[in-house]
Amino acid sequence: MTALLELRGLTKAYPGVVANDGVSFTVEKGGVHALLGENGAGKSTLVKTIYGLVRPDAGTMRLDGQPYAPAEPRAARAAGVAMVFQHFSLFDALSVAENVALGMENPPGLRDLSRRIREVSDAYGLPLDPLRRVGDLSAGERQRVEIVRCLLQDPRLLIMDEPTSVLTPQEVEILFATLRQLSQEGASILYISHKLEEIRTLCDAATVLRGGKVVGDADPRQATASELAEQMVGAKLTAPRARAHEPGAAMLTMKALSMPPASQFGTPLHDLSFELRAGEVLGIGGVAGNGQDELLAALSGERPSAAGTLWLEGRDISRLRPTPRRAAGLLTAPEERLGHAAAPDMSLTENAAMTGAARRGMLRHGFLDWGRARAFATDIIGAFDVRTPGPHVAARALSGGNLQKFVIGREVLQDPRVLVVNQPTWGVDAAAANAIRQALLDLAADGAGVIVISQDLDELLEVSDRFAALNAGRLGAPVPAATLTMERIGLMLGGAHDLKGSRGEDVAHV
Ligand SMILES: Nc1ncnc2c1ncn2[C@@H]1O[C@H](COP(=O)(O)OP(=O)(O)OP(=O)(O)O)[C@@H](O)[C@H]1O
Repeated sequence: MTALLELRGLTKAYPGVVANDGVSFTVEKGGVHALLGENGAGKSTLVKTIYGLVRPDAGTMRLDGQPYAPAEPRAARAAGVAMVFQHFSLFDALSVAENVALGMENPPGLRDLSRRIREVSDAYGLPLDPLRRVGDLSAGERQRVEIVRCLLQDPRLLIMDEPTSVLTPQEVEILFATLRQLSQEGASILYISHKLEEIRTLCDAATVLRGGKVVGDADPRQATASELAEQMVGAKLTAPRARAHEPGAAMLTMKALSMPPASQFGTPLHDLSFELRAGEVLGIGGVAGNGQDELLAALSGERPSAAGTLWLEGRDISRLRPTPRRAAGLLTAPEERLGHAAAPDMSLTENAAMTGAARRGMLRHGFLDWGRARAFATDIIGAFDVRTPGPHVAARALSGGNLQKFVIGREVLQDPRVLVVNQPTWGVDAAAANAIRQALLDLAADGAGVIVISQDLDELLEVSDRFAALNAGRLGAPVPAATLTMERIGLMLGGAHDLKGSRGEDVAHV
């Protein structure tokens, strides 16, 4: 093999952190190269340097033997480097085709572009309608937009930062088929993921970062997932364990809740009922776009439901808005951490106050007690091992996994009666994912009710007492998780998995 990209001594410091410290390694032509490391290890900083978004303080790069130092992403794209981000960079109000055009240097007319989008999405098995409005797409569908946008550029190097966290197992298969096809066509792939089993299936080389430095190479086809994880964190992992406890009184009861979709392309909820008891973790699984976001909005109070459909400890809260629901003890953490769960430009202190003000006693005569807000943010950082210089830092400056730990920690530490989380370990490294799952289990063991909405079926099996499938806006009857196997869950997800999505499009083509 010959080298496509050679990195030598790349270094980048931010105030208080050296994000990359003398990083050197080589990506081969046609290689699928994994970049591994715990949250905050410096993976995103490194790939942003390669994509021209970050200027290194020191070090050099060569692309195909030529000196390579992109001053901006446009220069990187012109050199054949494309990137799909962990946080999508799409405009909600625009269509798929309009969004794709924005990322191109000389976009063709929209009609031509729509045709090319259809061609590429057919060639790579990534179903996408160029005319749909991006605001109405699920996370998995948005990612397809980003990928198709890259594929239209015919890249020599495709960088993917955490691409599978929002995908179903079937969508992951499609993505891997796409990536293998690209690598066979001679393109290289630099792939960041915390999902080590996926790395083992897909990648043929790996570089491990810790604290900004390269700590070693690994052959992902030879190493086990736990060997890779231990190399990343430099310590043995402990799996989360549930403390023995009995389910108690009903905490949250949903009674025949139906809700029209929030937008033309959203998923209506049909006649949802369940009872969540104290001490219980209810896992809700399903393919994204089957009503997860709508269910979360109905629970958080962003979209109140008809009277009598939602009860918290015997009180009808269906019509309550989010703030009184929080005050009553029903807390929620949505999936989209940057923008929905956290305000990117606000400090961690401000973000802590945003949902914690009422329950953590930060309001005095209608004014916020900033000392208390800061102390709360500091508590979260300590308890959830959020790697950051301090609570004054803006949410946007945190690595993805560290922000996720912050968002979950903020709710867990408010002593919820009921906590609802959507994709709680999205983008979180193996050790921190275990810590988050442990915190959810402990919360339940201490008497709260917990609902975990997730596409990660392993995660659901690990934490849930009971499991229910959400499919085309309908919720199946919860069953004890201990009786379940992956195959049985596959069947429960039934319609969703073989495979018509809620909006009738084919979800999988393989
Ligand atoms: N714009 C920035 N300003 C200040 N600090 C930053 C900035 N970007 C990154 N950092 C810091 O640099 C370090 C490396 O972050 P980076 O996002 O590269 O990590 P990562 O390995 O990609 O983590 P994750 O797996 O959580 O996405 C972290 O300590 C992070 O807080």
